[in-house]
Amino acid sequence: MTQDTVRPSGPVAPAAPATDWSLVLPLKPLALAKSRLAPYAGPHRAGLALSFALDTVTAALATPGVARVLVVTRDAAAGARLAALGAVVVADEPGGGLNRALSHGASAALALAPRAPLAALSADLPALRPAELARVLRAVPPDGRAFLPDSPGLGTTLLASAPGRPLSPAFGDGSRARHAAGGALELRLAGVESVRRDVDTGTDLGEAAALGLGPYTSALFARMSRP
Ligand SMILES: Nc1nc2c(ncn2[C@@H]2O[C@H](COP(=O)(O)OP(=O)(O)OP(=O)(O)O)[C@@H](O)[C@H]2O)c(=O)[nH]1
Ligand SMILES: C=C(OP(=O)(O)O)C(=O)O
Repeated sequence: MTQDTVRPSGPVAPAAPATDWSLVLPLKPLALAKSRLAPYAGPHRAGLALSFALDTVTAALATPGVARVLVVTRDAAAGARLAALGAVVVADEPGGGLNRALSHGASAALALAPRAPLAALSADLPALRPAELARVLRAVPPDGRAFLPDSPGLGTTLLASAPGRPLSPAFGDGSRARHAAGGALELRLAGVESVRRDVDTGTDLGEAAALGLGPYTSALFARMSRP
């Protein structure tokens, strides 16, 4: 073949999956976190909130394609535990609430890696499996915004944006509808239940346990179950 030869047009190779994801996880002070778990967990409520975050961050850091995990929190003790795992801990802006915290974390992620795709991820996914999170990230279109609904189907566990696109988080009650109305693509994937199973109640925790809990939550769950 010479330089002037017209090459036959073949199938276009799919774009290589991004390998430089920044993930941003929000965590409020453990003394306030997981209030809906209180009737089930009693004195273990704060410990469970920390275990969920430790398991989520451990799995996120082990996920192919993830380059960095940032946690936005003003809880110094929790932040130190998460930093020891390898997370970048970003101090929360006081009083701003969940979405302000996520936007603040997104700015910090962009400062570290301006061209990297970005996703906000719930910090309460104690059954999270790296292979499933990798599948979700690979399904995000390379040029837009996308989200994954939580298991109950009203909320969101992951909201992703391509480089150069604002994240525009709208988490909180009913966030699935808000993220869809805001133009993000809903990811409809089977077999990614560990990324969708956030834990707010004792029933949720039982469902996460059926999927397989990460080591931190598993150990605490076992201690709680002992008579
Ligand atoms: N950094 C930060 N994280 C927050 C803030 N508010 C909520 N979060 C986190 O965002 C996630 C969802 O928050 P919520 O559903 O309000 O709280 P929760 O602790 O999960 O559960 P409940 O107390 O039962 O509502 C959790 O990981 C929280 O820790 C905030 O103001 N700052
Ligand atoms: C914040 C959310 O969920 P939860 O309150 O269940 O943590 C959400 O789904 O946007």
